[in-house]
Amino acid sequence: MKPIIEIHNLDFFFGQGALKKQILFNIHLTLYSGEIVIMKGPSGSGKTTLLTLMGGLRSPHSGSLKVLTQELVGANRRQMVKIRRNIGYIFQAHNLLNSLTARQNVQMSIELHPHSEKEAKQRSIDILKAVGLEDHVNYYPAQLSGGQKQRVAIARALVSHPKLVLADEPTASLDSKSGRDVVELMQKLAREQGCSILLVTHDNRILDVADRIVEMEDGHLTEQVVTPPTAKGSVTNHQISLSAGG
Ligand SMILES: Nc1ncnc2c1ncn2[C@@H]1O[C@H](COP(=O)(O)OP(=O)(O)OP(=O)(O)O)[C@@H](O)[C@H]1O
Repeated sequence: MKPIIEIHNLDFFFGQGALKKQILFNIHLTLYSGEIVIMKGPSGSGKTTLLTLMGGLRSPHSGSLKVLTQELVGANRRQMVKIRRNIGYIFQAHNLLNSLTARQNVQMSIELHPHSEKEAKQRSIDILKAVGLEDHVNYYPAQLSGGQKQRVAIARALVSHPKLVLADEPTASLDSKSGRDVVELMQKLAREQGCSILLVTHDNRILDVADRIVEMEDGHLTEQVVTPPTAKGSVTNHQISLSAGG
């Protein structure tokens, strides 16, 4: 099983001098190809900070953080930009551009990759169909419900077939049925495309979509199981004990 992310001895600090504050402590985490891993943990524990480091949106300064075999500690701007092209991002606030239709929002993300305009348009329409929005391709975000906007955000994250999807609280603004639909859709598309997902959530109702669950507490990542997804038995036991506790 190929690791998509390998993190060893990662510390992270915000601020400088007297204001310097350690946020992440000695993080170790491996994410394998095709896995869906959920990271849970209290507010302010460091989940988003770790997610942005993994996504190449912030530079790590110590330890080792490899994404698709590229070491991000000490990586230059060009290397960070290159790694970001392999990652799909889904955030709590869908971050759609209000002046663009659903199709244009999705298409924007493939335009970073070399495609003809016609192909980019067709692929955007196809993925919007896959997320059940075939009748809303030309709608603007203001004309869509919260769940529909989050589906557009999923389509946008997955249209370029990224190897890794990082999702920060993708169900936070949704009711329980829409939240469930959204994660099941992410799971289905990820399985079809063979990509890995790391999903940060407080939502205990969606924990069962994960192959593994890791927990952040005060900047420490606990309950981590670095077993590849082939060893499903131990993973399931782990999930049950965590779900019962949470
Ligand atoms: N840009 C920043 N500068 C300084 N401190 C920050 C910055 N961003 C986050 N922090 C601090 O880092 C800690 C971890 O924040 P982070 O957003 O990673 O937590 P989280 O687990 O994602 O929380 P939540 O579940 O509420 O989103 C918090 O104490 C926060 O105040």
